Amino acid sequence: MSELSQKTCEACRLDAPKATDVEIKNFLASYPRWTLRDDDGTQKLHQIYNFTDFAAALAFTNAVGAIAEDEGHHPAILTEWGNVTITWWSHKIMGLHVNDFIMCAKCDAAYTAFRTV
Ligand SMILES: C[C@H](O)[C@H](O)[C@H]1CNC2=NC(N)=NC(=O)C2=N1
Repeated sequence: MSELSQKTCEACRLDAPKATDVEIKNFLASYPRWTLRDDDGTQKLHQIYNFTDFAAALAFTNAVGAIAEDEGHHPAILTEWGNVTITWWSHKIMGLHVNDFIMCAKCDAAYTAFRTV
């Protein structure tokens, strides 16, 4: 799972294989700040990032948005004063794909630029 943040997403296809339970387990072991959620049968990856204020949360939101646009793979984002909640899943396959692992890793990499402590 090393260098995930350096990888590029593949085009989302309807027949793309979902991530296996072993792949998900291995990802979570390497990226423990992410949690696995089951949303009405759709597996999703979820993390809350903390910030000093709303302006920093918004800047991180925009950074993630730019990465998502670059990669053509997009999260659900909740931006609040001091927090950004990001949820990843692949809409087309209603589940998790390696693209989602890559994007989680890219979010963690982007966050290091904002970490204040
Ligand atoms: C046409 C467009 O590229 C596709 O709809 C992309 C857009 N971003 C996406 N983002 C996510 N998370 N899942 C998708 O299936 C997806 N599909």
